Formats: sequence, structure tokens, C-alpha cells
Amino acid sequence: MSALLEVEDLSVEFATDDGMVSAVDGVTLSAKAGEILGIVGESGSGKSVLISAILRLVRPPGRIVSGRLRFEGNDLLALPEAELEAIRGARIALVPQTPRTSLNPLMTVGRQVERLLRLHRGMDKRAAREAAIAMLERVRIPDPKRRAGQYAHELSGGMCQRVMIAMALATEPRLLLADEPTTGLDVSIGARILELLRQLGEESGAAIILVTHDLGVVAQTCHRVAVMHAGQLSELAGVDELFERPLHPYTRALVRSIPRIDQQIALQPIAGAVPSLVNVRSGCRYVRRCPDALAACRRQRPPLIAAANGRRVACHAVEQSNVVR
Ligand SMILES: Nc1ncnc2c1ncn2[C@@H]1O[C@H](COP(=O)(O)OP(=O)(O)OP(=O)(O)O)[C@@H](O)[C@H]1O
Repeated sequence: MSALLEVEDLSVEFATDDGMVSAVDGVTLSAKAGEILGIVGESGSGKSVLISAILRLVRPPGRIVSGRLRFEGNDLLALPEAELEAIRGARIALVPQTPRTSLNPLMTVGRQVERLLRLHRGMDKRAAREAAIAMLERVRIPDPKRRAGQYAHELSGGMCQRVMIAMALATEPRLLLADEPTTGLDVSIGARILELLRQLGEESGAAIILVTHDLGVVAQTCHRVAVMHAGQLSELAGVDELFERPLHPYTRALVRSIPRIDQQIALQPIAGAVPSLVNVRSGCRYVRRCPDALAACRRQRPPLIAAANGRRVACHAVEQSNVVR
């Protein structure tokens, strides 16, 4: 499978009164058609900033300082804004964290889906109306005809998120970015939304990037996973490999911190706090929390080493131990 999106050595900084915040630092990853790539990490690890950067929506005081973004052969960082605008919301769609506030409160949800269908698929009013109802049905909204005539405030959070997914799919995107799409939803409703995303991804063949701080969500939903820590990519692997044999010390700590029904092991919290990202120096940003830290980790940023099955890991200790060979 060739990559639909390639992110290469991407860095984003924010100029603040306290100094330069390095929110994303040299991240390299790719997303392939038909797969769900999870991006996981603690709060503040740069997941949302990375998503904004992929959409080239980082606003001042933030700035993409370096790197490359290729989507369907286009260099997203070089495209004129008008061309990018045509890609955003069409070839690349976003399912946001806060569906209710992302919907227009003054327009019925059906009309909002209809508008996108008319705009992006050139449908006339009547065809768009019918297609909008079909889209609502596709995202498993019961009684879609009636729901289409309702406003966001008349729908539950889970229903609003289904409408947002319908709107994202209305443009037939090749890449769907879902930033913590189950935030604020009841656990079982959240699980149904993730299942829906998975099914729709399979049906449409689009690539999905799913941002979450929850490894349980990753285990249930994703094919591959990128682990981020303090703005840097720690590890990227197939989901089964990552859980069975986490290589990076941070991934190991994350995996140990998730509850397992089948094992009576006490949960182990991850030691230390996410480091400050202001005026950071070179080196690995996990060094102060890492049980395996070497002298080199303080001085030199670990390179992203390639292991079998397209796996990548950025860790001096792993590199020296030769376990990836
Ligand atoms: N506008 C801004 N100005 C300054 N710093 C910012 C700005 N936006 C984000 N940051 C910084 O960038 C870093 C990464 O933030 P980001 O929101 O991407 O984290 P996250 O992993 O998505 O966290 P969460 O899971 O809490 O959403 C944080 O340290 C944050 O303080």
C-alpha cells in the first residue's frame, strides 16, 4: 500500500512570552489508504498541533518551521492557499472534538449535510436532500428523515458526532482526521462512534488518522499507531506488535499503564511529568523520565531507526541493544 499522506521531519513552534514552545519536533509518519493510524500520547504531546499542521491551519503565534507534507502527490506546504482550501474539507476532512459547537446552531442538520453535497458533488437541491438523508442513515442515525429536520441542540452528543461524520464523508475525502472524536461522550456511545469510523473507513477506503490519549481506543480501532511524547515521535508500529512488544521505554510505560482484564497486575503510572516544551535543548525529551537513559540521550536527539514491518523507534538505548535488528 502506498502512502496517501507523508509527513516528513515536521516541526511546529509557538512564540510565547516565556520563550519558544516546540510543540511538534521533527515528526515523520505516513498514512495509507484503507488504514486507521492512531496518534497517541499524553496531554500536551502535540497531537492536535500535528493535526492542525497537516491541514496547514497552524495560526500565529504558531508556525510550521520545517518539514514536508505530501498528500496525493501534492506538496501541501507549497500549495497556494486557494488550492489548499479546495483540498481541505473535501479531499481531507476533519471530525472535531466538539461536534455540538462545530455544527451551525441556526440550520437543521440535514441542511448542513445538503449544503456540502451541493457544493462538493454538484447535486441539485432535490438530489442533495435525498442524499443527505441517505448519509444520515449511513452513519446509523435512526429515523434519518425526521432527524434531518432537527437542530444540533435537539440531538444528543453522540448524534451530533454522527452528523459531523456524515458531513465529513459527504465530500468523499481520501483522508479523515479525527481529533479525539469521542471526547465528552459516554463510553458505550464513544465505542459505537469508533466502530462506525472503522466500518466507514473500510467501506470508503479512506485513510483515517485517529488522535487519542487512550491506548484502549487504539487497541480496538487502529491498524498502526504512532506514539508521541512531548512533541516527538517515540515509536510507530502495527498495533499488535506495539502491544505485544513495545520497544521504546515510553511505549512500554504506556502499555503497562492500561488496565488488562486478563491480568491481575497493578496499574503502573508513568513516572514523571511531560517536560516543558519552552526553549528545549537537544536530546531525547523522555530522558528525565526514562529508566534506560544513556549519556547520549541528554546530548543527542535519537534518530528514528527502522525495524522489521515498517516499524520505527527513536531511542538510543533500543539502538544500542540491537533488539530491532
Ligand atoms: N496557541 C498556542 N500557543 C502556545 N503554545 C501552544 C499553543 N497551542 C498549543 N501549544 C502548545 O503545544 C503543545 C502541544 O499541544 P497539543 O494541543 O497539540 O497537545 P495534545 O497532545 O493534543 O494534548 P491534549 O490531549 O490535551 O489535546 C502544548 O505544550 C501546548 O501548550
